[in-house]
Amino acid sequence: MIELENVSYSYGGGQLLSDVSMQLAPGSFHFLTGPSGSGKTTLLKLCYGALAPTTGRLSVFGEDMGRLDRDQMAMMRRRIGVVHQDCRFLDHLTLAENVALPLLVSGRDPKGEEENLKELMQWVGLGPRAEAHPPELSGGERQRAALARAVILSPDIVLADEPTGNVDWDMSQRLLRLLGELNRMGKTVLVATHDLSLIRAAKSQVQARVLRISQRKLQLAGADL
Ligand SMILES: Nc1ncnc2c1ncn2[C@@H]1O[C@H](COP(=O)(O)OP(=O)(O)OP(=O)(O)O)[C@@H](O)[C@H]1O
Repeated sequence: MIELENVSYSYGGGQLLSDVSMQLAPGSFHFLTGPSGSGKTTLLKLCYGALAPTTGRLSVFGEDMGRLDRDQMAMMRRRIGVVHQDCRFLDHLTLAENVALPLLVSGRDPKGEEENLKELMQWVGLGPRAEAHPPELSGGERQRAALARAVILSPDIVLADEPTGNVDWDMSQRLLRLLGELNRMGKTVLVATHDLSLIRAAKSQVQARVLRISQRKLQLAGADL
């Protein structure tokens, strides 16, 4: 579903990722871990086409990303739901309107999807908060809304960047359960986190593999986490 072959990524400050190869099979669940600044967000950005590799090949849904034109890239991105680290809400819109935004952006009429939106808000436990505005939300509510927005278009892949940042343990477990449910629905899930205790706790909930970035390389982590 996502395949990286010998991908490297450099910017003005130097090389961040070197010769990274990985394959995420359809329906798999992976954690991506590594120290702060090791390149987790960058790797996710490569996976959804927000950044291009400096060298190497990256394909998603069997398509070489480097060969997609703008329209094809836009189509491909709709099949990938992203939970951004900083959530990125529009404060003047309600929570429900924020969650529905990808519908508008992709040219669908949110009015025709009201039932879908309502169900999704309930699924993340935010039904009663639909009319609230982002500044009124707690950290956990923001993260759950960000997850709802990431899956409103029913993507095949969900990429989540530190989805449990700024929340307490119980809320991080709740978010993990939601991600596990998405995976059981057949979605391919990749979660970037520096929180090893979260990964350890996930073992009882999801069958996940753990990828670790260390010194610009990506490795499959062993059971010694
Ligand atoms: N295009 C770029 N221009 C400048 N700096 C960049 C660029 N891409 C990445 N970096 C830098 O590379 C480093 C790695 O960033 P990245 O956000 O991918 O790491 P991370 O592992 O997700 O970190 P964290 O766990 O703190 O979120 C950062 O110091 C970032 O500022």
